[in-house]
Amino acid sequence: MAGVKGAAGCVEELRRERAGCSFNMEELTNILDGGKDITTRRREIEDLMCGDPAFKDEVPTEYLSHEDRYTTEVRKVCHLARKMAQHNISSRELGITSVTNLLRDGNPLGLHQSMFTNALLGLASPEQQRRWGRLAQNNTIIGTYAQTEMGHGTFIRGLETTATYDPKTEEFILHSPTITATKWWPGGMGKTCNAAIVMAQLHTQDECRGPHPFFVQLRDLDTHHTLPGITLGEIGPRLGLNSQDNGYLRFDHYRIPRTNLLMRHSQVLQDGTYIKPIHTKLSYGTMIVTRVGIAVLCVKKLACAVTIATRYSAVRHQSELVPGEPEPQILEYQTQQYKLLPHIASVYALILSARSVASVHGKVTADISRGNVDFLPELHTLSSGIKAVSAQDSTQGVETCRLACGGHGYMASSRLPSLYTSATSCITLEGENTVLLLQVARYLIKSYRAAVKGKPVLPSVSYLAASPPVHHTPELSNKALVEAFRTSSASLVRETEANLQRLCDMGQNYPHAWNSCSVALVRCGELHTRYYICERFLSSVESVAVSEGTKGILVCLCRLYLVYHVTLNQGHFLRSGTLSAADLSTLEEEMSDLLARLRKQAVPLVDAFDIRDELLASTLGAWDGRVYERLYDEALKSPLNKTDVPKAYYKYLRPLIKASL
Ligand SMILES: CCC/C=C/C(=O)SCCNC(=O)CCNC(=O)[C@H](O)C(C)(C)COP(=O)([O-])OP(=O)([O-])OC[C@H]1O[C@@H](n2cnc3c(N)ncnc32)[C@H](O)[C@@H]1OP(=O)([O-])[O-]
Ligand SMILES: Cc1cc2nc3c(=O)[nH]c(=O)nc-3n(C[C@H](O)[C@H](O)[C@H](O)COP(=O)(O)OP(=O)(O)OC[C@H]3O[C@@H](n4cnc5c(N)ncnc54)[C@H](O)[C@@H]3O)c2cc1C
Repeated sequence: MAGVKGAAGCVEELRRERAGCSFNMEELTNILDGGKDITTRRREIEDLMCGDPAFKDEVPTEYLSHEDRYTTEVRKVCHLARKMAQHNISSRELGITSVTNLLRDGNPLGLHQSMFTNALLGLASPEQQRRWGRLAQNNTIIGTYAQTEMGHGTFIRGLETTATYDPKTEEFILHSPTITATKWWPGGMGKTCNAAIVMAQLHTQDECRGPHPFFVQLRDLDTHHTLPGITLGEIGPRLGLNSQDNGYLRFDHYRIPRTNLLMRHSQVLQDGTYIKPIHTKLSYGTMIVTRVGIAVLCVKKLACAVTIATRYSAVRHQSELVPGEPEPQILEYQTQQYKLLPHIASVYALILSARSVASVHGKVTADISRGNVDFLPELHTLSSGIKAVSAQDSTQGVETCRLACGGHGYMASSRLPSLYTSATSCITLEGENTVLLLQVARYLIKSYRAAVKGKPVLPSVSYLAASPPVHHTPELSNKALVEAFRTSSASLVRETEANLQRLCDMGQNYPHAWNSCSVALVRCGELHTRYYICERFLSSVESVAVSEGTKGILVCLCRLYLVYHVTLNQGHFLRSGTLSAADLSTLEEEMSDLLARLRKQAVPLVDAFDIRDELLASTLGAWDGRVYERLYDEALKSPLNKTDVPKAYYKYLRPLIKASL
């Protein structure tokens, strides 16, 4: 039954839910994928991979040792890489699918296929791309992105690894001067990779020029032994992603050719002369593109979680809604609907917004190649904001879905625990969320100050200086709610900037005043990003060309998203005077109606995410709803169930029991 959709074999509850679908499911799937052609290609690739028995796990990964888990996932991902080459599937195409869900707890080649490849594309010169691009593509070189050190992840300027240019030999000498300079965390670096893009402080002509990216071979391409001058290993068990062999790396005066500095944006000439980039942060470009990718990655985890929890909620019966009547599906409880439906809406809101940021990324990259960096700060702000909010909302959403499944949600076989551990990693990696929201705030404050002085600011923040409405809007249309977000965001920025200025006027220096206001500044970053997401969601829904039923459900989801976030953040709206207490009561009443309306479409809505059973890999969320049989079958796989009496009985329990006789 796995992966094959149809009514046959489905439990009655799910059959009934699906029969009531009010929209064209395929249209919704196409919107989420980004177009009909993409859906077709995604399905082709997923069919090809999911049908392959080599991806099946003989034993659930939870029962394997640390090393066996890693070995199993390496086997699967190497098979995947070979199949991709055979069938001409690019890493970009793999990204439109959820095929990496076949890897249950981290992808040892994940960094190779994402950041390493992106760093070569974005930071290497055309000549360097010719040198390494093909080798990376055919997996002769397997790389990672080694930036974070034991001592510094956030503060990149504080990195301690040095790359000192020696003009006599035309080489850089890489060195890790302290224990805290040890590179720590890069995915795949422990045992899988033979190369890395290493971020190190570039020293030339007796001056430090800041962190720069270098291509560094770490292991012999033939024997896979670590090269002399390098110390490498795996950092040990993590909360999740334990098959990703996150690694450590140290250099002892390790020499690499001058031409291994990635030279697209800055160069060091033979004599050691340093040529500056047109913008000092261009070497951070790989992080920008990866942040947009991470935003999408998290939402895909949320889509899996909410599919599992919604189908389960349609199958599960518990308690009495009306005393004496049969136990209802738990989806009938309004509290359950409130746990699930806003997260279904979130999937659409976040996917569509991340796609908007990706298109800004495309434009800004083209600008940069023409020497124009004017829009880089805006891109940095948007990508930081969308990554942070997406990681936070997805993690909270996954956890809510887990709780919505009661005890069974705590089972590893539900897949919800591993969805949580992978989603929550996204809050930290690729720029810790608080830090990224503070970057958004930095841009907001700077833009606000420029705008009030009448200086030009970029389009996404021009609203900050517009005069606030003196009274709240009586209307509560979608457009009015988006405007309420915008006004509240402007108001919060204005208020926070005034506090910042007041502290400075009282004699605090700017960095301390900034720190004193940073809780409010994080809120500014979040509210601005939420406004962006609401605006993007609404404008995408308004402009999409689909059938009436599909439009209707999208409008309803968008409305739920707006109402949910307005009521959740009501303090901002009341404080800024954009909405009144009466408006909020009206919206809360409307929320009840929306939940009741959308409840009827909940199962078809998650079906439209089109996640195959093999990729969902959940006892609770499979298409056919046969939850209890699956739970039971999975329990039988426990190694403890191989014998009736465990070894531990003879070794420990029996002596204890007998001693007390
Ligand atoms: C699959 C994934 C697996 C995981 C992989 C990883 O985790 S890999 C590891 C991932 N690791 C991380 O993600 C580490 C997270 N840390 C960072 O990204 C940065 O170090 C920082 C942004 C926190 C601060 O940086 P800083 O102290 O150097 O900067 P500052 O605060 O002093 O601001 C100076 C100016 O620079 C601007 N600006 C900053 N960044 C960018 C940018 N990318 N572009 C453009 N501009 C940027 C900023 O707006 C400000 O402009 P202003 O106002 O002066 O006009
Ligand atoms: C699963 C996983 C995979 C990873 N993969 C890679 C990889 O492939 N390559 C790589 O290079 N790195 C990788 N990393 C490292 C990751 O990028 C860093 O952990 C991340 O950037 C956070 O840095 P940190 O660990 O130094 O946290 P810290 O910066 O020490 O954060 C600790 C706390 O300090 C706060 N804080 C720090 N600075 C500020 C500030 N300026 N203002 C306010 N609060 C602040 C943070 O908000 C946080 O609460 C990975 C990490 C994880 C968890």
